[in-house]
Amino acid sequence: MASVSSSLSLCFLSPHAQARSNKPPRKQLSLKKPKSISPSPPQPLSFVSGGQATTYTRLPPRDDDLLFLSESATEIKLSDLVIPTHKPKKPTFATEDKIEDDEKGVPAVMRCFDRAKIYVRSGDGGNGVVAFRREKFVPLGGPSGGDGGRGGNVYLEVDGSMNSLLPFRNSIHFRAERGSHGQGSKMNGAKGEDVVVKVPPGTVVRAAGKDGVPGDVLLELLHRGDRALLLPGGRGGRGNASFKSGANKVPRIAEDGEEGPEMWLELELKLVADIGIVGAPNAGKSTFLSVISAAQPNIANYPFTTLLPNLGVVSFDYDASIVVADLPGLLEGAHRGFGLGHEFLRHTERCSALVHIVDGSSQQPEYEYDAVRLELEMFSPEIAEKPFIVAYNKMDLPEAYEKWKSFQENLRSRGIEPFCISAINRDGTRELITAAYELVRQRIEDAKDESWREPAHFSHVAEMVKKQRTAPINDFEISHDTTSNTWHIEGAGLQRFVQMTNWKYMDSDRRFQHVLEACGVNKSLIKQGVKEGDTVIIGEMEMVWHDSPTNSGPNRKLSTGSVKWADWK
Ligand SMILES: Nc1nc2c(ncn2[C@@H]2O[C@H](COP(=O)(O)OP(=O)(O)OP(=O)(O)O)[C@@H](O)[C@H]2O)c(=O)[nH]1
Ligand SMILES: [Mg+2]
Repeated sequence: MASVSSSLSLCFLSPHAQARSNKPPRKQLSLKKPKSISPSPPQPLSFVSGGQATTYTRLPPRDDDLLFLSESATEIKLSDLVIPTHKPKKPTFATEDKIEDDEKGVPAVMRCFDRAKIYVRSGDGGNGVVAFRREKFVPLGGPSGGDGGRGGNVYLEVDGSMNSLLPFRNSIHFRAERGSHGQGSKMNGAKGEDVVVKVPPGTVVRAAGKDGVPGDVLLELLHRGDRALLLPGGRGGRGNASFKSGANKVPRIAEDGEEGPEMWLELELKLVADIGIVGAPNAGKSTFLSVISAAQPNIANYPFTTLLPNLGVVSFDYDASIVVADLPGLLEGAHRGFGLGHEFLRHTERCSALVHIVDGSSQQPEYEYDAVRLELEMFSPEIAEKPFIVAYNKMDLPEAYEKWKSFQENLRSRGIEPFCISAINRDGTRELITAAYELVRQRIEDAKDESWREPAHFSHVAEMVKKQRTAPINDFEISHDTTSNTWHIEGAGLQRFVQMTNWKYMDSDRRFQHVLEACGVNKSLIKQGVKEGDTVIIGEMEMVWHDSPTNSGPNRKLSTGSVKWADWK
């Protein structure tokens, strides 16, 4: 028997490790800034070091993070790193009952940081009631049963104070309240309370996927204040006062409230940053962020100090400010799941420009540069095509200083003009961030010239639900299972009608038969050869077809005298 589903449940088809004590040498070399490498700073810009900052909730470095570091080694070499392998990732969700094997080693806080799976359900409508006016001196008071209240809606709203999806670790079910039932004296039920699910800016909302295939993107909530009506609550059932007509002045019928739709959603956070800082582990990315903004990321002399992205706001004068994201370090083979940085690269998808920090003290800075570029390209050609600036860091260290010239020449031969900085001494950092800001500004100006884009349309999911609800009752399909002599009638309008029918009232059965007759179900069944005793299933209802020998032809009808609920498959 084919499975029978509720008419209103939504289905969208559709280390090289330097010892910690190995501090940078005291001997400080003055940083030479060749004219050619300092970009000519854009005219009126002045950089105000340390703007406001938002720093992500993040894990402190743990000793386990160092387990894979070779203690005897003194230099980071990308290829030498022994990093726990994460198999090519499938989008997995911490809220899933079963956590994938390859995710087991990843602390929960990281699994939940930028992905979550939640369940939302709007409120059912309240039931209508059958009641009659009983008053002294009013002998025939008439029907007075009120309608049920509408169920609460589900909204998604951007909360600017949130910066991760971590709150969804604890609560994943969001149900709006059901509408109150109607009462006598024509009192309608109250509307159910709405539920507002708060998400951080930059959240992409998808319908939950199946078998590892991500679902359709429903919404992109990018900015503070963005609010979307996702699931409208169910309609309240009508009370008998609403059924009064000239033909039936004493209706003994009321409807049940309409069920609120439900669905599982997958949330994905993509940081809304203007600039992304990328580079190999330990290159000095977090140090750079800490000197250009007020962000206070953890900085330490071992790879993968940064486990989750950090955000900093860099302020320039005349009200200009940009958001800079410091990402976990990238390793050679990251696209195959080595290290952590790859997990977070998608956060650069929305950046206007990248700052690529190269550790000048590494054995082969050019090789490190190439390896990280390659990883970016492997991850996404779109990200690799973003404008970027290369910054050669740790110029205060003699070994970095020595290799600078050859690095500069190597990159120049490819048409790239690298910067040299000492993040720790704040040398060259101002020029670097100013140049990065110029790239962002340029990008914004280019975007202005691009054709106008339609503003985000936030109510299309709710409209889809409404459309499904208003499906005409005579739009149905009949299928026949010959082995069990069962007829399945599928049609959103008809199924909704069945769901809202309250069988305990006397007139419900009559109205039901009348509707089946009027919308052509009986006629179509007879045409297709329905026989005495056959089972007919509409929505959750299972009925038996009776041919009355005395009433042949169109008078033959479905018996609801033996109503029983269909089994859920
Ligand atoms: N001598 C010197 N050391 C630096 C400089 N910048 C960063 N460091 C040091 O390099 C080490 C790594 O710095 P981080 O800023 O944590 O590097 P990161 O790129 O964020 O590292 P991960 O987050 O692990 O990928 C720290 O010990 C810093 O003090 C610099 O300009 N000169
Ligand atoms: Mg870091």
